[in-house]
Amino acid sequence: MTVSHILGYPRIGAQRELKKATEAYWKGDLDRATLEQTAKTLRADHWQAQQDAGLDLVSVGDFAFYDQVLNVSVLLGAVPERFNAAAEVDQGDVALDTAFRMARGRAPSGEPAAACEMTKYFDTNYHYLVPELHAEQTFTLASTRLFDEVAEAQAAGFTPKVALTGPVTWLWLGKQKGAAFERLDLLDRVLDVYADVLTRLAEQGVEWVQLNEPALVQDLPAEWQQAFERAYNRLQSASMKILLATYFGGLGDNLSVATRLPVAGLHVDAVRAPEQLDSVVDRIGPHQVLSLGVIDGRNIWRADLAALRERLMPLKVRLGSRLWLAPSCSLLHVPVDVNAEADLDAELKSWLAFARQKLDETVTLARLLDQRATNADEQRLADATRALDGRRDSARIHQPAVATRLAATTAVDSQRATLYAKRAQAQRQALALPLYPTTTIGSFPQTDDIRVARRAHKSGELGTEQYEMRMREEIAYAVERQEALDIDMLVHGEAERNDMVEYFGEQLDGFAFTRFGWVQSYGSRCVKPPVIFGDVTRPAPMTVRWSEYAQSLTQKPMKGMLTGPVTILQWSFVRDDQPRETTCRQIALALRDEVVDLESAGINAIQIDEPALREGLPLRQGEWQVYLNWAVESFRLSASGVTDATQIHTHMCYSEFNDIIGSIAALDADVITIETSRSDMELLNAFKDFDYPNEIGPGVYDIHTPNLPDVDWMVSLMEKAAERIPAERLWVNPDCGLKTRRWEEVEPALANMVEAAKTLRARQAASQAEDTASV
Ligand SMILES: CN1c2c(nc(N)[nH]c2=O)NC[C@@H]1CNc1ccc(C(=O)N[C@@H](CCC(=O)N[C@@H](CCC(=O)N[C@@H](CCC(=O)O)C(=O)O)C(=O)O)C(=O)O)cc1
Ligand SMILES: N[C@@H](CCS)C(=O)O
Ligand SMILES: [Zn+2]
Repeated sequence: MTVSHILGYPRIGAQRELKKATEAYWKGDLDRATLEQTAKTLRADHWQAQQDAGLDLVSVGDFAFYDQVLNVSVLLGAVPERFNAAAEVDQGDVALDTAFRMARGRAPSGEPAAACEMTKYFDTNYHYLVPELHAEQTFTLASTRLFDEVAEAQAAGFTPKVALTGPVTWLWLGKQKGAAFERLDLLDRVLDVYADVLTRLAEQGVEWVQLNEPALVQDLPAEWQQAFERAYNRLQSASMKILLATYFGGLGDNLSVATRLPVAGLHVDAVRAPEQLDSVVDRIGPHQVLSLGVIDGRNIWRADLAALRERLMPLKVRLGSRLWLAPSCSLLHVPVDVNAEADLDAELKSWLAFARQKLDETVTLARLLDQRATNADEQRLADATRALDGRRDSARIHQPAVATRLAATTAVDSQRATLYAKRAQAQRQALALPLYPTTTIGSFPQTDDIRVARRAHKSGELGTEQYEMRMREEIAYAVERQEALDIDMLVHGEAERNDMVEYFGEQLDGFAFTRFGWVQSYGSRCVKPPVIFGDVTRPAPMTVRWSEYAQSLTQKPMKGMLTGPVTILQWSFVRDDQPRETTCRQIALALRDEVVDLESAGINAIQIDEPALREGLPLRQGEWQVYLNWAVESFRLSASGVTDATQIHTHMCYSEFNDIIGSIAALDADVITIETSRSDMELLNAFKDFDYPNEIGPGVYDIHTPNLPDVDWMVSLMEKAAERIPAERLWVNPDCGLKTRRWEEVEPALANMVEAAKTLRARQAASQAEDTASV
């Protein structure tokens, strides 16, 4: 029999129950027992859904109040000292509030402390909390939560397979702190605790533990490859079967490492890397299970069950009951249930499968391979084939004019008419900005009031005209505040946007959007990625009326605000019937029209955000350049339709930029605002070494903390920046948008920022006066 299972299920809840309960708990509106009860109910519902669908095992250990990597840090007792939790660690019972303080710096109980760093999980839009590692670190089994959840599942009659980030990937994702050392030196200490965990799970009667090791799909130094052997030799035991799970790509040069490990089973991604199947099957040990990730865990398209059955049948014949089937990765990265989408048109809906539907697809496929398909399975197979045929032939997907326009674009279209140095002169004249001009990244606080108005508008309670008036009031308020703060280049504040990608998705043809298609982005925060199903066009201007109105309220330059083509692509569910680069260029052309319209409406500076440019990089370095070429070209295509005097800005944040600095320069944006404050301007070394030619606004304060940034500190940061980049090419701005902050925090922070810029100007004027006097 073919075992069917999943690597993990979305934990946030079909109605975002976990988000709502957790946020209420943080606010003090819900007690801990009720929060725990909500979580317990969700876990039970999710296990029930897996069992009802017919899966052979249910996934335990995929639940987290905040993040699954943080869960392992807590399990291992890797709680940084500043959280004052040594006693909790020693007692083997780290409190939930301690984990929340690690994640967010504060919790209903305990002293606030600087939160742990958060960063993107591989190439996803999910963020994990970075384990902090230091040379003297010790580890101990410091939480019983995992074991409690196993007991909970067993008591409810489920057969659990436990899922956990594996030891090598946990270290791989960690960051060394303090004195220099190699984090791999900690491996043996980490393994001692993993061994205890496995022993304890075996005592509970757990048969299978899935250790997630996606690090194996990346380029690994030799010592990290060897670490896998060391780790899994140490962890092998007679009483516990380990399923080593790899996903998000192929094993590539780690193939022999992975297939030599003494584990009972291996899971590989057959969606991202179908080409690896035959070589994996050839190398897998004669008694090992091979779990094939055949249902796409990263996208929402319905699976082609007939084609999969045909492809998998020979493997079934070879592997027999050693073949397992699963989605490619955890279903954390897709929304919960397409059936909740009552407003989505029936044809489009029939093309989609969310987490709930992917359970059914996995089970049906397993039963088809076993020749034990039920009538319902046969029906599902027929429905899938019909839907896919319909999708392939659908007139709504292809718009010939889009292909024609794309084919007619040439290299000239992705180039500004003149070089930066010449454009800069025209822009200086048009914009008349002071030295060290101040600006912000785009969004101002998304207050409850704004969201309530939007909700009322969506439900029909508030008419479009009234809603637009409300948004205009917000824009006017943001402009007035910025004027009072004496900021030099203003923004309209993005009040009208639910999200920087969803907002554009709602207005572009070729995109569909959902009502409940939430996916966890970090902690309790979710995003609702639009679905790109067809050729992309812009039926009407999307932002022009807001920017035009905002500009009418001030003499200062108003910056237009768009999300760039790569970020829209990266944060959407993208059609799988044409190359991603083609879809990206289509989006770029739609945005190009918007950029040109903004210019015609009198907007002299336009920011095209690309925070996801780095995240889109393939996980293997060998594939980077091809991606960067089309990503950069798409950005330039969107930006290059304007005259010299129009200043193009871009913005990037919370990514590792050093290794793509050449591509950032190739964007040829006149100004880039970039997150740097947490790295103490070190990032600018890369810009200096590269001789970055255009203007830069290195973020001078971290918008994720409510703490007030100090004027002197910002001045000193900018002085460090000026050692690397000439002052006349520097801007002063925060790290990122201010939508998650409150006005009470934003105003004093920006007042200090403006004061810092004025101090810098005064110092520059004084030093110039001194130079003149000494000549
Ligand atoms: C910059 N970031 C972004 C990423 N990805 C994106 N797609 N967008 C981003 O901005 N990736 C990297 C980072 C991640 N950062 C964040 C930061 C903040 C959030 C966030 O606050 N998410 C909100 C949801 C935002 C939103 O869409 N709000 C809606 C209201 C939604 C709502 O609650 N609706 C009602 C129902 C309405 C109805 O249809 O009837 C409800 O459910 O009750 C809005 O403003 O209109 C969050 O709350 O999680 C995300 C990522
Ligand atoms: N313009 C956006 C960029 C976020 S990365 C904002 O300010 O929120
Ligand atoms: Zn940002």
